[in-house]
Amino acid sequence: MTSNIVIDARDVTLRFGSGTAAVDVLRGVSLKVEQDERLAILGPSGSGKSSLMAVLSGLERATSGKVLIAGADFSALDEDGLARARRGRIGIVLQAFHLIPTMTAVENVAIPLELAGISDPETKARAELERVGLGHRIDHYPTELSGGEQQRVGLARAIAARPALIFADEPTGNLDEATGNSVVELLFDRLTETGATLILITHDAALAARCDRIIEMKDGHIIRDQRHFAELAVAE
Ligand SMILES: Nc1ncnc2c1ncn2[C@@H]1O[C@H](COP(=O)(O)OP(=O)(O)OP(=O)(O)O)[C@@H](O)[C@H]1O
Repeated sequence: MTSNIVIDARDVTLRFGSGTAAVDVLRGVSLKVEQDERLAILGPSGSGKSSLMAVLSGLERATSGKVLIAGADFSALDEDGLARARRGRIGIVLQAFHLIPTMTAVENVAIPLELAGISDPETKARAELERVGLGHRIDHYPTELSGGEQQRVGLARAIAARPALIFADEPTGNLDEATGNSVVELLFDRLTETGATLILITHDAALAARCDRIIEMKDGHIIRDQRHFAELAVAE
């Protein structure tokens, strides 16, 4: 019954600094997400969206609370343990792409495969780049690619190791509308094919509306949790 829950966060807090300089960024967040779900996180700037993503993706350790991610207890791991637990479980797509500039597209995509100990990383990276329509740009460096192409590499890199979870923080924020839409189409296609769960941070309500579920954050809390299917069921 609980096996299809890929995120189970219970009463999570995140505090930066201490004493009078302490900032409480997450103030008791609980969230369950099922495999295959596409969840959008909305909320004003500074409400804690990126911080929640950082805790759920193992980039930050929660100050308190429980964080169970795809079968691993992230709240019980130290930094090295978190780094290991992320590999192969979690893919991350960021607004500013964050490709390694001295590596070609295929090398950028192969890195997480190598780190996850997956065999034949370069062949798999090439295949992944072909799936995102970049078969002809495999040996190009990031500076030789357009923003949309760089984000496709970012997407290929995030999904190549077949992680259970993809986190995307404003993945279209640096792209024009048409390019952003094509990247989103690709992202959703790849999710459908691989069965990965999506956690998407966005300010774009239209993009959020394409997800199954939208949570809204304010001041370090989840203040709304809406499922589209539940609404549709009521309408029927
Ligand atoms: N390392 C840090 N030290 C202290 N405060 C931090 C740190 N990182 C984030 N914060 C604070 O935590 C709060 C939440 O930040 P967070 O980036 O999670 O918000 P956000 O909702 O993602 O905002 P945005 O939409 O602007 O990206 C902000 O007030 C921010 O200043």
